[in-house]
Amino acid sequence: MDHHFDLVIIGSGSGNSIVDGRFADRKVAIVEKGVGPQAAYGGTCLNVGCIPTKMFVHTADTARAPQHGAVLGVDLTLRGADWPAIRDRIFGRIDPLASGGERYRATGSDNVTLYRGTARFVGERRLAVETAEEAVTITADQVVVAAGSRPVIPDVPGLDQALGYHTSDSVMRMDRLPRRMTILGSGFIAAELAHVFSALGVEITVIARGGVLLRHEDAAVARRFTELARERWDVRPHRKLLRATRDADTLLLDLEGPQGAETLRTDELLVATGRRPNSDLVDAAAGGLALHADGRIAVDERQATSVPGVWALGDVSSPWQLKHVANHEARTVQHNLLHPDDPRTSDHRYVPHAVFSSPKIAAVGMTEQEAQAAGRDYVTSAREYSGVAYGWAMEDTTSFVKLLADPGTGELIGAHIIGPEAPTLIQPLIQAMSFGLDARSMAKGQYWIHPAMPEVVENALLDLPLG
Ligand SMILES: Cc1cc2nc3c(=O)[nH]c(=O)nc-3n(C[C@H](O)[C@H](O)[C@H](O)COP(=O)(O)OP(=O)(O)OC[C@H]3O[C@@H](n4cnc5c(N)ncnc54)[C@H](O)[C@@H]3O)c2cc1C
Ligand SMILES: NC(=O)c1ccc[n+]([C@@H]2O[C@H](COP(=O)([O-])OP(=O)(O)OC[C@H]3O[C@@H](n4cnc5c(N)ncnc54)[C@H](O)[C@@H]3O)[C@@H](O)[C@H]2O)c1
Repeated sequence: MDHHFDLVIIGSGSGNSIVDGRFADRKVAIVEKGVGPQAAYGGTCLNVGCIPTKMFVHTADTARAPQHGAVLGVDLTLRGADWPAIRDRIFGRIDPLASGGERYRATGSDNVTLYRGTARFVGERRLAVETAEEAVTITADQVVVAAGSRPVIPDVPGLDQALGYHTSDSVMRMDRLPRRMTILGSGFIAAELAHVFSALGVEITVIARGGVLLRHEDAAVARRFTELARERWDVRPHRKLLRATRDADTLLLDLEGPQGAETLRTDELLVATGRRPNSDLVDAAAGGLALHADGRIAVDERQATSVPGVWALGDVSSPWQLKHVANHEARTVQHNLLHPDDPRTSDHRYVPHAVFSSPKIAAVGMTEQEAQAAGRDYVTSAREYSGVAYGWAMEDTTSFVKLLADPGTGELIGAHIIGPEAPTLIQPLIQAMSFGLDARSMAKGQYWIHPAMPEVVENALLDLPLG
């Protein structure tokens, strides 16, 4: 028998937040298959993404205190990192949130039905849902596809489940820390988890396809990050993984690089080579949904798909695989479900991001290479943390702020920060860009607390060669 609902939501990550008291008069279904080794409720960010990684990053930053202390003349010693205690503290906080969220959805409101299983489109606004207990067909007036993304596993001989590699889904729950870990990929996850595991005592090797890590950052930032990474990790640029094999507890990775073939021996392999949208898992094509070439569900600025009554948000449709973007798009969808006569659009003008590694990175707007490629007129400035008093206090020698602005209007078009507190320092620049505050007014129209770190932002603003 078919079950009909006013609204079906596929995915309990950002999709979960849509249904609140304002939907009390609608019959709602949420379908969730579960993420990570425990098939948890609540999506990527909570269970296997932003939240646990940042809890580990803070722990790693703390474990690195002796290195910084030595620079300042403070003699600290790291006597050890108790991995099971760290892991269990972090997931001891997260897992109850996931199960509590699930319990609330399963029993908390009469109008909401939770299906714990996989949903696949079998027609327009028609879904086959398979749970452990039953297979049902559900139809709905409105469907929200908030199905997220999953790790991509490159097609490398030997790299299959039997080899026993990790992804970000599993690596944070390892039983014990290995002596050596190799990370395939040099993007966000590689940068963050290399910091986490190396700070806790693991020898890290990073296999990068290109010449720098984090190659999508502004070139000056990527270069600085790579120089610093090479001091901590065995970074192998311009490498291709040809084959993976196992010899008892050791993994053998055959690489090809500028010096020819080499074999790397390691204890654990973390594959961090990007994430693909889950549009195939929901069989979006069978639902009539138009897709981009990379598998993302195509949406307009209201988050509407090509099928009337079907909406999509977050990693399954967005070019930005970021939680603040998924949350923003979920709010757009929520509004448009509640107010069909007064639709709202998502604002993707200034999407910022941060990489929580060591050093930290934050950016918004165009990189210099993007401005050049777009033929955009720009002026630029860069200021080292070491040029302001708080940078002296930290004995910082490697961090900087780089800005790009329009020479005519003084409008900021890009901001890039590498160094301590970068994700916090960048927020006033995001605010200025979002609200159209030009660089001169921003620099001169307010007090900047002395001697605080944002003075480096003030100085970079003042340095922009504007008329
Ligand atoms: C290790 C890591 C660290 C990250 N750190 C950050 C960070 O610091 N900051 C940041 O902004 N972003 C970060 N991200 C990205 C962020 O987690 C995602 O952009 C965000 O969680 C996407 O939300 P979503 O709602 O689109 O998808 P998800 O949260 O993934 O939710 C989708 C849900 O749909 C379910 N699902 C999928 N297909 C089906 C189906 N057919 N039937 C039923 N259910 C289905 C999935 O099980 C999942 O629970 C990180 C990601 C990772 C992997
Ligand atoms: N702080 C944050 O906001 C944060 C943190 C982690 C993840 N994320 C999100 O999750 C997404 C996924 O993270 P990620 O690090 O897996 O992806 P990524 O896109 O940041 O990096 C992927 C890396 O894998 C490399 N790569 C791709 N295919 C490869 C192959 N076949 N062999 C070798 N290398 C290959 C790429 O060159 C790149 O270095 C990110 O794009 C980001 O949007 C965000």
